[in-house]
Amino acid sequence: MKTVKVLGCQMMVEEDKKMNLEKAEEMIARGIRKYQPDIIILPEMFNTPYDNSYFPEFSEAYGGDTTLKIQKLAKEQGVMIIAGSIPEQGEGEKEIYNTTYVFGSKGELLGKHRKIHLFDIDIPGKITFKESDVLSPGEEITVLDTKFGKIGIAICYDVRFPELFQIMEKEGARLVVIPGAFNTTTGPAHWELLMRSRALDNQVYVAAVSPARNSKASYQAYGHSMIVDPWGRILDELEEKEGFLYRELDIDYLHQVRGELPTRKNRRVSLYDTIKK
Ligand SMILES: NC(=O)CC(=O)C(=O)O
Repeated sequence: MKTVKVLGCQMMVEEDKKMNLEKAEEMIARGIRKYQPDIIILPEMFNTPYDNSYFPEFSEAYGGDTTLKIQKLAKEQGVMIIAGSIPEQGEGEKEIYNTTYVFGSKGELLGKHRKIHLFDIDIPGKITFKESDVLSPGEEITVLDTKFGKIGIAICYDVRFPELFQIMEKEGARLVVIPGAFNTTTGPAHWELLMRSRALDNQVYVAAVSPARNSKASYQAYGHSMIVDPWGRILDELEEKEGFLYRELDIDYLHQVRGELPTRKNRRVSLYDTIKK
């Protein structure tokens, strides 16, 4: 596949799960009519407010309302859907993960990614959030082999860990999808910088999709969903409001960048034994 059409839905997330699923369905249908994308991406925690106090109640095991709905939509609409993330009920009684499910265009489950790095932040007077109070961390790196090529998945805070992206690139990822919900403190400071850095470091496409900012919510999402190319250039970006992010990605261009500026080949990995296990 030489090009792939990617659509992100920067949707408003409310306190009502049913409304959130209806919103996702409505934006998916509208986005398909307007753009005929190959891949649709939803935001991090798209069925629940991004707030620890909601995660247990809104959590579901695979086969719950959210995955059933998205799976059905993927099949009916014949489109691959990277379903942002939801609080997933794990195997243990109190285990909840922040999980992305990915469905192919026949509704088949292609895979899932559980957020590996939990977001614990404490900036006095600005933002305190501790995912690890409620969520459990994923233990696996996710690169899915799809008909559009290999796609890596990372969720939000995962983007701050460059080693993860190097491994995904090494495993063949050409596009990394990042459902993410930065906030109004870290977003302006780091969101663009990180998305562009991960794309440039690894010479991959990055598509990062946030919820829209909801002024009534306890957590103010930054928005600014963006697609970045392997040269580090922003191809499309939203502001904080609801909307669609769209681009057709050219895989030949990725090979061109890698040929012209062969940083991956020029690595001196024998000198980089920096991480002690
Ligand atoms: N919400 C997150 O997981 C991460 C984030 O907001 C940040 O890293 O900043």
